[in-house]
Amino acid sequence: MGRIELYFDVISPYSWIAFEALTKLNEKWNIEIQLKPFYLGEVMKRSGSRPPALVKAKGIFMVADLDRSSKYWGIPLNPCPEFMRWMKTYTTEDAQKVLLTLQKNQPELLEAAAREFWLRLWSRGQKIFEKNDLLEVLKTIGARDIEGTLTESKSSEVANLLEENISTAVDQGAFGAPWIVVHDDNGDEHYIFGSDRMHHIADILSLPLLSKI
Ligand SMILES: N[C@@H](CCC(=O)N[C@@H](CS)C(=O)NCC(=O)O)C(=O)O
Repeated sequence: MGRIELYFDVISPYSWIAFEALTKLNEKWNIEIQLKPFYLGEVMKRSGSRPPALVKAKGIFMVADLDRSSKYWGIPLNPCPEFMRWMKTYTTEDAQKVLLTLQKNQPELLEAAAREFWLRLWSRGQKIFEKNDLLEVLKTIGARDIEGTLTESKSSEVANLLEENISTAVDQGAFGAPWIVVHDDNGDEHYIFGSDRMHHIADILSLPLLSKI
C-alpha cells in the first residue's frame, strides 16, 4: 500500500506546506505517513547547502511562491518581518527535540505540536526558540507533564533520536526540507525534495492525485 516518511523542521515553511498537503491528500490516499523531525541547520551544514532566503533572488522569489502555495492548500501562511533577524539569533534545535520527546511519550500530540510551532512562527509571528515559547506550545496542545517533557528533550536519548534522523536523511542525500521518502510496494525507496512533488508521490504509489482539494 505504500508508506511515506516526512523529514521536516518547523523552521521550514515548505515543510509546513508538505505536512498540510499530505494530510489533505491522505484523506483519500489512506497511506501510512511517518513524521520524522530533524534539524535543518545541521542537514544543510553536512550537505553543503544553505538557506534559500540568504540568496537575494531566491528570497524574493520565495515570498511570492510561498504565498501561491499557501493559498493553493488553504494554509494561513503569513511571513513575519522578524524572521531573518530571528534566523541569525536562534535555532529550532530545541523545538525539534520537543517534537521528538512528544513522539516518544505522547505520539498522539505530535501533529498538533508541529502545527502549533508552524502557526506561531509562520502565521502569527511568534517565536518558537526559547523555553517560554516551548512551554506555551506544550500548554496550547494540552501536553501532560510539561516541565518533564522539556527536561527530557535535553537528554542524550533525545539528542540521539535527532542525530539518527539527521544522519539517515543526509545519508539518503537530503540537503533541505521537506525531505520525503516514499516506500513503494516492491520495497524500493524514492527520495523527494520539496512540497511541490505530490504528483510524483501519487505516481510512484499509483494513487489518484486530485488537482485541487
Ligand atoms: N520547491 C520546493 C522548495 C523547498 C525549499 O526551498 N525548502 C527550503 C527550506 S524551507 C530548503 O531546504 N531549501 C534547500 C535548497 O533549496 O537547497 C517546495 O516547493 O517545497
